[in-house]
Amino acid sequence: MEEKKRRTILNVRDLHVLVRTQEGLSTLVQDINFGIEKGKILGLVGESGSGKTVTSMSILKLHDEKNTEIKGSITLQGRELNGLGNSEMRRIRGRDIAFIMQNPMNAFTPVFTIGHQFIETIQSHTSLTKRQAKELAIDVLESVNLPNPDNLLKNYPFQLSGGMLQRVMIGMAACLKPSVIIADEPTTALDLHSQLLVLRLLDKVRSEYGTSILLISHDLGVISELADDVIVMQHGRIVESANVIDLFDAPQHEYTKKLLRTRPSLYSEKQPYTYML
Ligand SMILES: Nc1ncnc2c1ncn2[C@@H]1O[C@H](COP(=O)(O)OP(=O)(O)OP(=O)(O)O)[C@@H](O)[C@H]1O
Repeated sequence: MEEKKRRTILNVRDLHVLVRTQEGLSTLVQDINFGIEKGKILGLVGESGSGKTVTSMSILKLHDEKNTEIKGSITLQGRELNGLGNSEMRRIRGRDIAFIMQNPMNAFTPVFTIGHQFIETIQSHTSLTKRQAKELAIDVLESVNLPNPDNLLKNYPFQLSGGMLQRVMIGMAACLKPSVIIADEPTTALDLHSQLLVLRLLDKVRSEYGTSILLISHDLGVISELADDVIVMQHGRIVESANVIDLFDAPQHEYTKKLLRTRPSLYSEKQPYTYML
């Protein structure tokens, strides 16, 4: 138990998120408890509107501060994040907790080259010179199997496909060796071939760097392939939390059963999708 506690990198306890509306305070998520151990992937599933993004945004403290209240504890390697100021959170985002979003195009500024943005990200979190940062960027792009990294750095975001951009994004996230990556629907906007490449890459990052990953998806195929443990959300609460095999073999909650039933091929075969990673 102590050993497990020690290996838990990100720990969320009694998270409640409230938003101020014209009608008063409204609860978006409540009683959220989970931990992610080093090098593990925790899948977070649930229908649209169940509170997945609200949960991840709370960890990164990306909510509109004026109208949102975050209660509970969020610790990263034992350090409490809830209550930290903006400048400290800015340092943590990217360096300690990286974020990969659904639409990679939104993660890049259209008017700057990939190289400019990649190098700037590296330099803002390290003391590397521009030349060293460029070398690191090239190494990283090679490691995510993108061809001609030197040329690619000169491209603008619109010159790359969604799948390529997402791989650049993962490379950028991984090169600072964060302890946690939050990937919010990282494959949803991609074609099947790119989905496979992106999933393979996330798995590689976890195994090579020991990064812990919070993988948010509504796609149970993606979750079954990558996650070690899964939490299921409905209406802003966690309704089930289990090891991935147990969840697929013997779902306990009615909502989880319903989610699995909406994937008949998964459920009837009683075995997860195989993406042939
Ligand atoms: N700032 C806000 N003000 C009011 N309601 C909000 C705010 N942000 C989120 N919500 C509501 O909170 C609920 C949870 O939203 P959230 O985006 O976390 O769902 P989700 O599970 O990530 O869904 P999706 O898969 O569609 O992204 C939704 O009903 C959403 O409308």
